[in-house]
Amino acid sequence: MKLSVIGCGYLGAVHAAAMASIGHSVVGIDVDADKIALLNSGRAPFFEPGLTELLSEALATGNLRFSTDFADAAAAEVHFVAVGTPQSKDGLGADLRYVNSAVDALLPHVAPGDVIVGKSTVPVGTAEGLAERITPTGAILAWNPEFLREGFAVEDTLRPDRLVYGVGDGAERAESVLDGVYHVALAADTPKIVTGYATAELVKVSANAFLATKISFINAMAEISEVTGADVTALADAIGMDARIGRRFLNAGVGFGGGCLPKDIRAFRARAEELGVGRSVAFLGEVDAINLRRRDRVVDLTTALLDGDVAGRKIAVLGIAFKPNSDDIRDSPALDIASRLAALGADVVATDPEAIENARRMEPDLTFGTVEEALTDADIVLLLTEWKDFTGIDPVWAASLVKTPLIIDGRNALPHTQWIDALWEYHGLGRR
Ligand SMILES: NC(=O)c1ccc[n+]([C@@H]2O[C@H](COP(=O)([O-])OP(=O)(O)OC[C@H]3O[C@@H](n4cnc5c(N)ncnc54)[C@H](O)[C@@H]3O)[C@@H](O)[C@H]2O)c1
Ligand SMILES: O=c1ccn([C@@H]2O[C@H](COP(=O)(O)OP(=O)(O)O[C@H]3O[C@H](CO)[C@@H](O)[C@H](O)[C@H]3O)[C@@H](O)[C@H]2O)c(=O)[nH]1
Repeated sequence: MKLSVIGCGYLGAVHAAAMASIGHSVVGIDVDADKIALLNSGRAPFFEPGLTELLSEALATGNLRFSTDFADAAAAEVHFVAVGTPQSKDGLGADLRYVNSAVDALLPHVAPGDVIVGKSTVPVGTAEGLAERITPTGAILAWNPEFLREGFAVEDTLRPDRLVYGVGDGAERAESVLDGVYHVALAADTPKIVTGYATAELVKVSANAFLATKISFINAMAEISEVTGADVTALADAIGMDARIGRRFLNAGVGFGGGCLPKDIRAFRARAEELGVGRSVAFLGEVDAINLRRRDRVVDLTTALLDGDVAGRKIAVLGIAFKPNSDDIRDSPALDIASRLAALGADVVATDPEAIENARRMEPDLTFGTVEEALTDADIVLLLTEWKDFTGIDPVWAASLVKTPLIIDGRNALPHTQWIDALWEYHGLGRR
């Protein structure tokens, strides 16, 4: 099938390459000419395991190309909209200007019977409004939310847990076209839910709200553990053994960040307020607050461990990305903590296997270096993103570099007994 993918960021670039790899003819379109040039040369504009290989293979088959010209979408019969929906500058709600401008630019190039597929995460009700604009062209709108995780984006796109199709007018055609797009996943018995626009939009934001709530729940237990001497990791293991609860997403630490969970729970709250049902998801305000308190906790603990003043003290920050296997620094707890400590006068040296370039653009005043540069003469070490490169550090070697063997494990991810045996003063979060 012939597809266009509008917006070639984290979601769109992976989607375009993955769809081309299963035999579709795909053009990826973005307004960012630099990004398009990189993608056309087979280089990913961000770090995502497996993406470079997938891109080069797909480009070599001739099934994939990238363009800044919306007219190139005219040859396609299915058009995915995968542009960003960031938090508005002036409130909690989603900024839909990119979705609206992408649809405006696309519409002159669609033909009757084409299917426009929304993939971006949007407030409930967005699709209904877009459908009114699309219907006069004879094209059909479907909403097909995406659940991929950064770091596993290729795998998640090729082998999703489930497919959700939100359909309205032209439902039969939309479903059969999407079945054709996802023929490989469907042949592998991937479950499919066909529903209306509102449900499809809500499935996406409620899934992220649930995940965020699970993380904040365990971080609330970490707060309680900290004052009672309990160990939140043992607690998570124990409650996670109940199959109804499950152990995944119960890792306490500096909390969630990234380009999705934080902005999606805020946008959900804002939309619910608009709909007059703000109370139904008011708890997400607490989920957000618990999450942000974890960052305060690390700043406060660091200050306390450095005798009440971080000014002039060297702090090694291990990890800048919002999670391992990604160079994404959007709303990263690690970068936020590093910047706040630097603003308090600390001599912060931060390191990350992939995110330094992005972080330097956002925080030009922060100092970045190698692991060795960060650790050398440090008064305290903060592990804030649990990359294997960091969790595998030899504590004896690290102790030989620092000024004081004092560490906060902000992800409860280190083999702490090894660090304690190597004579480190170890502090987990909510962990003894
Ligand atoms: N990143 C993820 O893991 C992920 C997963 C699932 C869903 N989502 C959702 O997917 C959407 C995109 O997220 P992302 O992380 O890829 O964002 P991103 O910021 O990485 O990418 C957005 C892209 O859209 C492009 N763009 C903006 N306006 C455009 C226009 N008018 N025409 C064409 N291109 C335009 C930008 O240049 C950019 O390359 C968001 O709604 C997000 O919530 C993201
Ligand atoms: O037990 C846990 C699990 C995760 N996190 C943090 O939570 C954040 C989000 O992690 P994750 O969900 O793995 O990353 P994303 O790539 O942002 O993926 C989420 O957001 C995407 C965009 O909407 C969705 O598609 C995915 O299904 C959803 O998991 C990161 O900062 C993690 O460090 C924790 O603190 N504790």
